[in-house]
Parts: sequence; structure tokens; C-alpha cells
Amino acid sequence: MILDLDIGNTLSKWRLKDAESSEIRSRGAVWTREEWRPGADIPDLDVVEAVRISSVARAAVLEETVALLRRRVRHVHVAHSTHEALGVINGYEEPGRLGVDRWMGALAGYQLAGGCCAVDCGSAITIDFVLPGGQHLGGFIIPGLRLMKESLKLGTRNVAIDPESEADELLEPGRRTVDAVNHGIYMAAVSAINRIYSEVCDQEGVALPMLLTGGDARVVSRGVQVPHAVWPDMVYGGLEACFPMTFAERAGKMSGAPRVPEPVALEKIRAALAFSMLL
Ligand SMILES: Nc1ncnc2c1ncn2[C@@H]1O[C@H](COP(=O)(O)OP(=O)(O)OP(=O)(O)O)[C@@H](O)[C@H]1O
Ligand SMILES: CC(C)(CO)[C@@H](O)C(=O)NCCC(=O)O
Ligand SMILES: [K+]
Repeated sequence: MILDLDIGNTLSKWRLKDAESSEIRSRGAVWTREEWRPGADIPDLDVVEAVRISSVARAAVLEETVALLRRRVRHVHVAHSTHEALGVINGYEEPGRLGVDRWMGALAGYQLAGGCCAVDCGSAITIDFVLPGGQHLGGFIIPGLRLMKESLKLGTRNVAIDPESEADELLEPGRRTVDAVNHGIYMAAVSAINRIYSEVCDQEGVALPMLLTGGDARVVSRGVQVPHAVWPDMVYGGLEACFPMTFAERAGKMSGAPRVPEPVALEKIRAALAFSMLL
């Protein structure tokens, strides 16, 4: 079995993948912590022959995790943001400073779709761009839905946006604090994503397919007008592409990869942008 780890600031996601069949056997998430308990937090390591890790947690968390795993598992691969990988050139002035989850997302997106806009809706919402030739432009970071809500301190932090709510409902003015807050932050997130996408496509003269991932991808997806696909395993896709192990991975297949969404024509994006400026 292969254990894939996506260690975020708040949540650490894991999944167990069969090295022979490439099937995902199980998955889970726990709060990011320094002390992992195999068997409780992550699967028992006896069945694991290799681990692949993307971590944006504090260095100490990664060090502890790697130390623990190396004692029990033969192959431990840790992903890093580099100047170049898999045909993508990192757009950061200091490539190592780009969050490795963003880098994994950008690599997976490029491998799947060529040029793309990769959006990760987690603790933070990150929006990264890769041009068809492989140049990563850099991106945008805004607080995620939960962070935005917590920062308001209006006593609404525990009332999450119902992931089943319709986007239309969320775009109406709220008539109680909890709705005003939920609808407000939802609008902030989706309008930023729509606008940023249009601005960058306009600047670069190319309509890019958009891919969405992260804990809030599903609910954000409903409000995003740009054609896009949700890919919950996008960060894992980057790990698969960087450290291919199974037969399918060596053939360039990434688990759960969606069909590439067809972007709307650039002229339409530009017309919508021009129209929104008039309002
Ligand atoms: N069980 C859960 N616990 C906490 N957040 C959850 C849970 N399920 C969904 N979410 C949502 O997922 C978001 C966190 O997303 P994700 O799992 O991608 O995060 P993360 O590990 O915090 O990300 P990051 O890598 O940005 O730190 C939160 O904003 C929250 O609304
Ligand atoms: C932005 C987050 C927190 C998103 O998980 C992560 O990618 C990170 O810590 N990045 C480092 C800063 C940067 O990407 O510029
Ligand atoms: K993340």
C-alpha cells in the first residue's frame, strides 16, 4: 500500500492506495498535530510500503512525521516546491516559498489540462495560474471561508455554510447575522475567484480550464460561473505525478482526475469583464 499525506494548516488528509491495482482503499482526515499515532490518526504502517507527503504545516510537524515514518516505512518521499518540475516553471521569485500544496495542484492541473487555473479552497483559498507552455504565473491567496468567518467574531463561527445550500440562496441579502455573514463571505470568495480568473485570462490572452479542490470546493463550485471541474484529489495528483509508483501512475494517470472542463471563449470572458466594469 501507498500512504499519501496532505498535511494542511488545520487538517491533515490521508489516503491509502493499492500499489498493484491503483485503487483507493481508504481515506481520512485528522487535525494537524505533531505526534501522529499510527493506527489511530493514520493507518497501521505495517501494510505501507511507501509514503508520499505534501506538507504546509510548521517545519516541526513535518520533521516529526518523517522521523516516525522512516522508522517503519522503506520509502518516504517529501514533495518540495522547486524551480521547475514536469514541464512547469515556478513563477515565484523564490520558488521554495510557494506553498507545496499549491505547487502540487499546479503540477497536477498542468499534467491533466495543460495551462490551467488551479483553485484550492481550504484554510486559505489559493488561485494559481499556469500558461499552456508551462509557465506558472504565481497566484492569489485569500482567507478561506472558515477563517473569514472566525475573523469577524460575531458569534457565528460555529455555524458553517450548509454545503447543500443552493448558490442562489447564498447570494440573497441575509436577514439575520448568521445569514448576513455566511452570504457575505460566500460572495467574497466566489466573486474574487470569478474576477481573478477573468482578469488573468484577459491579461494573458488565453482562456484557461479551471480546477477546484479543497474542503470547501463543493460549496464554492456552485457559485463559480466560470466552467470548471472539482477534483478533490488534486494535491494527491501532484504527488502521483512527482513520485509515480503504480502502473497507472507511470502511465501518467492520476486518481479521480475529472474530465477537463471546456473554457468559454476569451472574447466572452473579456465581454463579461467589460460589462461588470460598467455596473
Ligand atoms: N471536518 C472538517 N473540519 C474542518 N474543516 C472542514 C471539515 N470539513 C470541511 N471543512 C472545510 O474545509 C476547509 C478546510 O479545507 P481543507 O481540508 O482543504 O483544509 P486545510 O487543511 O485547512 O487546508 P490548508 O492546506 O489550506 O491548511 C474549511 O474551511 C472548512 O470549511
Ligand atoms: C497558502 C497556504 C496556507 C494554503 O494552504 C499554503 O500554500 C502556504 O502556507 N503557502 C506558503 C506561502 C505562499 O504560498 O506564498
Ligand atoms: K490545502
